[in-house]
Amino acid sequence: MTQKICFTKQGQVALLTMNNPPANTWTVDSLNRLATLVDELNGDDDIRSLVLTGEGEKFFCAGAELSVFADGDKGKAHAMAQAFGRAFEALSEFRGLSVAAINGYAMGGGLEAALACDLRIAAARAVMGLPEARVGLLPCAGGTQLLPHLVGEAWAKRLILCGERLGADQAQAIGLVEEVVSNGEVLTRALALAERVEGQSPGSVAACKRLIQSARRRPLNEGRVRERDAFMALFDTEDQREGVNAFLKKREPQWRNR
Ligand SMILES: C/C=C/C(=O)SCCNC(=O)CCNC(=O)[C@H](O)C(C)(C)COP(=O)(O)OP(=O)(O)OC[C@H]1O[C@@H](n2cnc3c(N)ncnc32)[C@H](O)[C@@H]1OP(=O)(O)O
Repeated sequence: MTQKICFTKQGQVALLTMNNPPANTWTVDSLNRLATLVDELNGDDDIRSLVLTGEGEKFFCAGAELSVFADGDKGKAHAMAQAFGRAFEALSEFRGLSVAAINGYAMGGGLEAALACDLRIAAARAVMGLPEARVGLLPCAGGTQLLPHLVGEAWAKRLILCGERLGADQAQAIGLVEEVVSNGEVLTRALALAERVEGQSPGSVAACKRLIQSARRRPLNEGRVRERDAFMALFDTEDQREGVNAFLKKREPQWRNR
């Protein structure tokens, strides 16, 4: 059976490709596979970052497979909501850098997958939206919680309450994506960005990511204490000495992730 999420290694980058034609929609199976893959990547020291993209040219991902909800079965809806939660929380908490290469439509749970990544690069043809209310649903995979942090409450409400769709340039203008590139370049650009993390200490990257993400939910004074504690914890690692001494000796650091 073809996997709905394909996985390949490109050096130290894991390339995850949503592949469920025609619209790369999410199912419980594909969400569970994503969660499992991310867990495995966390344990693989060769992997420093991941890139998430969609197969084909038209769709990054059009969200949940809507046929699952057609009969109003609450059991199936619950299974899907739980699978979204597990998969996208795992993706948010991936210890390295994650980059969404938005190659086409990113709608509903497709855009929420991109929101669970650290960075978002869009192809010029990409279109983004959270149209769940249009089909009597709501974004249950982080959309109402994460989007306002990125673009502010008013833009989040335009997307979610009004069902507004954004093209790539407008998405960049409001901070939903950091960069727009020509259609054929999006994966190359995302992979190049993902590779940049390889020059950084793995432990520093993981700790900084946790600190940045926890700043959303913690008071500033508490966050500052945690930041200093995390700084001191680096002095229990070999990579801290490696990084500083490599700089002083004018050579490239050899990270050991310990
Ligand atoms: C917690 C998360 C919840 C959710 O994610 S709920 C789902 C939210 N997503 C949506 O509501 C998006 C639904 N899709 C669309 O609105 C449209 O698609 C687009 C605007 C993205 C593209 O429109 P166009 O260019 O006209 O393409 P097309 O003919 O609608 O789509 C091609 C094929 O893909 C199927 N498809 C698209 N999205 C979904 C989906 N989310 N679930 C199931 N099938 C989908 C269509 O039906 C069609 O199929 P066929 O070629 O057999 O007619």
